[in-house]
Amino acid sequence: MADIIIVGGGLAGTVVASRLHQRRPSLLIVLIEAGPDPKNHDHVLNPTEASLLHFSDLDYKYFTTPQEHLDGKPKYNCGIKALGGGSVINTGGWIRGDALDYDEWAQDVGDERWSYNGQLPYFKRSEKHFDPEADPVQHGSDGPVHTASVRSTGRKYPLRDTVLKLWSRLDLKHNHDLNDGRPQGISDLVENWRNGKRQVVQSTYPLGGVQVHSDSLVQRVIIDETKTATGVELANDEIIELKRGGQVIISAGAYRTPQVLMLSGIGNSSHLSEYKIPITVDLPSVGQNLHDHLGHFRYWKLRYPEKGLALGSPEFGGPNYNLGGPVDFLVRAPIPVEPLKAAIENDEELVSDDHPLLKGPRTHLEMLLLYGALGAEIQGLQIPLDGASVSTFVMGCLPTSRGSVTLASSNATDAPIIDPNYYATEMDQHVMREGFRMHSRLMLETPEGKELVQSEHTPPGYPILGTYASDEEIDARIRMGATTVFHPGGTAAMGQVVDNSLKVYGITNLRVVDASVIPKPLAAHYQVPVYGKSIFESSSVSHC
Ligand SMILES: Cc1cc2nc3c(=O)[nH]c(=O)nc-3n(C[C@H](O)[C@H](O)[C@H](O)COP(=O)(O)OP(=O)(O)OC[C@H]3O[C@@H](n4cnc5c(N)ncnc54)[C@H](O)[C@@H]3O)c2cc1C
Repeated sequence: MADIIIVGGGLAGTVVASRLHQRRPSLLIVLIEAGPDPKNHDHVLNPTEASLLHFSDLDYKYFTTPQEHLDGKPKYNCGIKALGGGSVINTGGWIRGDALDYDEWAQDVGDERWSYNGQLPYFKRSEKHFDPEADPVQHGSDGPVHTASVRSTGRKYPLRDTVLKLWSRLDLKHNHDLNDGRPQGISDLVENWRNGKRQVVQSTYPLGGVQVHSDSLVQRVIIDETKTATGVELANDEIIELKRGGQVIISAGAYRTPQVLMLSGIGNSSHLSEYKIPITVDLPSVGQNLHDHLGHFRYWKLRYPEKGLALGSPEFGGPNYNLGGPVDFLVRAPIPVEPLKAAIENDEELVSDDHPLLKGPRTHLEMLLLYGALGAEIQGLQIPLDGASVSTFVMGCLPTSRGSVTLASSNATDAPIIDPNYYATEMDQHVMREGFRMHSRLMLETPEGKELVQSEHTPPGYPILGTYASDEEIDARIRMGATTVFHPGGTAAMGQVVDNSLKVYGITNLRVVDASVIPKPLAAHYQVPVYGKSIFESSSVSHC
């Protein structure tokens, strides 16, 4: 019998298991992961091979429902089925986000522990940050996850100075620290590559002393008549029981956590009845409120490809180039308030000037310029990786579109139905158009852009769009080419499905710890908040 059962050995589940064991070695902690231990998998350790993991045997290979606002097409969504979860494939962007977003979260749930300052000790505890220019008050120096900015790795890309000038045309300041809670401006990208290698979560939060069951899919949490979790049932009918007073923690990620909850009878009663699942708690918010970041790439043909400016050119190489991705800066920006307000008014009635998305100003856009043209086939483009092209990327940081995860069957072996409802609101469309227009201006109209690029590679049948392109023309490009940035969250949201201590409403001894509890989008990449929250939570569970 276990003291603690953790469902899902991904990023959150592994951190929680490892830390609980460190803090309370006498506890019998059982970590159950649907996929294998990927330690011998060919493409895991080298982050530059992450693309080879897509559609591999480690990928759940999710497809969304046809997306009404993205030309009616289903969109591919990766989910990793392996010990380590998303840490096995993610690109290592270490992007904490904007303090204002965490503060709004704390305000919404009335609990300062979820504010930026409330989470800061846990952010710091996760990291060992290498950057003499970063603010030491904001950073950890002895945590397990090694993080470093581009500059501090010593790599100097040939386009660094030009690209800095290019981004400066947006009147943004050059930040010395991307992760100090005030990320607006042009900052060196920070990554958690260590000596050019991936740090899968189980290498930084080791699982020695934890009983790990890999290749084991949980079908449901067993809940007794007093509405107390007493164990779990696996898809192969095996049962793992919990000691009296123990805890089940669900960390199955934003797509599968709501599935496990619903299969355990926790969810919208009429939806559960469709699949003849006995109702334990009628909690209609389970699986609702799905949010995700949507991003869009544009591809640019370089004017002087012979100069070795991009990936694929034999001349593109230099000291420490293997220590991170081919990019210098991450740019985070607000957008003008009045047009934003008008866009929000399209979606919501009565938008006051102190609407949370207008205040701050909030970080609405993330952008970068990548020294290479990767992933262009999604837009029907065939661009050789020959050093002759670069790409720009834009992401809407605080989308208001919300989707859902629902059951496709009563069987955990079947993927749930994922409907992110991308690009549904005028607000989301407006933000992405703003970013798109910024890139048109930078690349086609500034001296640096003109010097850098000869033209845009446009998807077949789509014209080059300058700064005067109409909303409709831009929307058409984005609807066709936009992709997930792999940050699903919100499907077991704090305040709706779990309380401020991550306990599932209506059930004793059952918690959720993973990206699904994030109530609203953050202008972050989600490994950082998930690390922070998991460390926070393992501290509080171990006191129980
Ligand atoms: C391609 C890609 C690139 C990314 N890039 C970045 C990046 O650069 N920076 C960044 O910050 N974030 C990035 N992310 C996001 C980040 O990795 C995730 O936010 C993070 O992994 C979420 O952690 P989690 O614990 O919520 O879920 P996961 O890490 O997905 O873990 C969930 C685990 O639960 C297991 N599981 C599910 N159902 C069951 C069940 N029924 N029984 C047993 N086990 C189950 C799964 O197999 C999985 O291992 C990326 C993600 C992807 C997919």
